[in-house]
Parts: sequence; structure tokens; C-alpha cells
Amino acid sequence: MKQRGRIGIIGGTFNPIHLGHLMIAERALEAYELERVIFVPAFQPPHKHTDVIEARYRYEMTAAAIMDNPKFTVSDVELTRGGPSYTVDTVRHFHTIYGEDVEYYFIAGTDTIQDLPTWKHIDELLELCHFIGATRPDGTADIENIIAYFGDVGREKIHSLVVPAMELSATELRRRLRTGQSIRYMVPKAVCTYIAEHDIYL
Ligand SMILES: Nc1ncnc2c1ncn2[C@@H]1O[C@H](COP(=O)(O)OP(=O)(O)OP(=O)(O)O)[C@@H](O)[C@H]1O
Ligand SMILES: O=C(O)c1ccc[n+]([C@@H]2O[C@H](COP(=O)([O-])O)[C@@H](O)[C@H]2O)c1
Repeated sequence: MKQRGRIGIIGGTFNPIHLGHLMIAERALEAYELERVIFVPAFQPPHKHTDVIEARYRYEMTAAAIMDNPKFTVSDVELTRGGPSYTVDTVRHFHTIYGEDVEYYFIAGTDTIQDLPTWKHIDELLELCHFIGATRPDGTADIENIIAYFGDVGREKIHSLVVPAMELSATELRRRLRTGQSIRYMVPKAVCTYIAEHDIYL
């Protein structure tokens, strides 16, 4: 039987995108032999309601961040769709575009994986894609409870990936920017330049 191609998807608010996101995408690509990873900035992240800048800026920063990696691409599907950015709608969209010969791996931090039981149409979503939970140094590294919660499907579809601990978050970056501190070496140079040129995070 022909082996199905594998595509990674990393969804996020990317407010702003940082080296933690890029590192987990690269590690997932390598560990799961993904052909490429699609970065999908959320238009309206379902679980985040405050302190989110306009989607266009977050999309453009993401495009700038991945520019030098031919295996990384960015999709505007959630911006175009508008409304709350439910992952099930996004993965359905990719299934429609690329057909059934592709397996999808949604890449996330373990903090995100902890919330999976509350996601829209999670049972359908677990049929449509795998999840890779990259360890995050915030006490949410153990996702065994979530894997067990979903039983056989959880054991088949949710995977834990140990990655180097990077104590980086967009929250911390926004805090640093607002207090005039440096974010150099925490985001790609192109993202530093973009933020400086667009006067965002004032
Ligand atoms: N340092 C990190 N290590 C591992 N995973 C991360 C890291 N930073 C973010 N992620 C994961 O990347 C995905 C997208 O993250 P998101 O855009 O919400 O960034 P964030 O840094 O968590 O943002 P914020 O601090 O605003 O909540 C999430 O699944 C998150 O868990
Ligand atoms: O589909 C859902 O119900 C759902 C609920 C919470 C988060 N998500 C997705 O998970 C990704 C990470 O979300 P966040 O809020 O940590 O940036 C992003 O792509 C969100 O759209 C999706």
C-alpha cells in the first residue's frame, strides 16, 4: 500500500511568532518525517480574547519569520474565513484541498493539548488529524492524562514530543516590548524589524 504523505500544521495566535514556535515546528518535521509545515495564524483564537493585535500584522510577521525555510509555509485560511478560528474547520479545508492521500499532524505545545477536550468537534478532529504535543516548560508537559482521556483514539492520534525547553512566550515578548526591553534573539531578525517598522505593541 502506498504510504500517505504527511503534512504538519501549526496553528497559533503568533502574537508575535517567536523561536519557540519555529523550534517545535522544526523538531516535529524531523521526528515525524513531515514533508512541510503550514503555519496558520488564527483570525480569532477561540480561547484568547484579550490583548490580541490585528490578524494582518500577525500573519505578516509569521510570513517574515518563515521566509528562509523552504519547508515552512504560511496559510491565510483562518483570516479569509473570519469568525472564531476553529481547528476542525481548518483541517477540513486542507483535506478538501489536498485530498485523502495526506495525513495531518497538528503541532502544539502541551498546554494547548491539555485543553483538547473542550475543542469544537474534537471527536471528528481526532479522525481528521494527529496531534503532536511539544513539551513546554510550564508544568503542562505531562499529556498522558489527555491521551488516556481519549482512550484508544488518544493512544493512536496524540503524540508527545520532547523538545529543548525554551522559556519563551508571546506574553513575555509583549511585556518586554511595552517596557522598552530587547526581544533580539527571541524572535527572528525579520520579526524584530517588522515590529520596529510597524509601531505595534506600544
Ligand atoms: N516556548 C514554547 N515551547 C513549546 N511550545 C510552545 C512555546 N511557545 C508556544 N508554544 C506552542 O505554540 C502554539 C501557538 O502558541 P501561541 O501563538 O499561543 O504562543 P504563546 O507564546 O503560547 O502565546 P501567549 O503567551 O500569548 O499565550 C501553542 O500550542 C503553544 O503551546
Ligand atoms: O478548535 C478549537 O476549538 C480550538 C480551541 C482553542 C485553540 N484552538 C487552536 O489552537 C491553536 C493554538 O491556540 P492559542 O490560543 O494557544 O494560540 C490555534 O490554532 C487555535 O485556533 C482551537
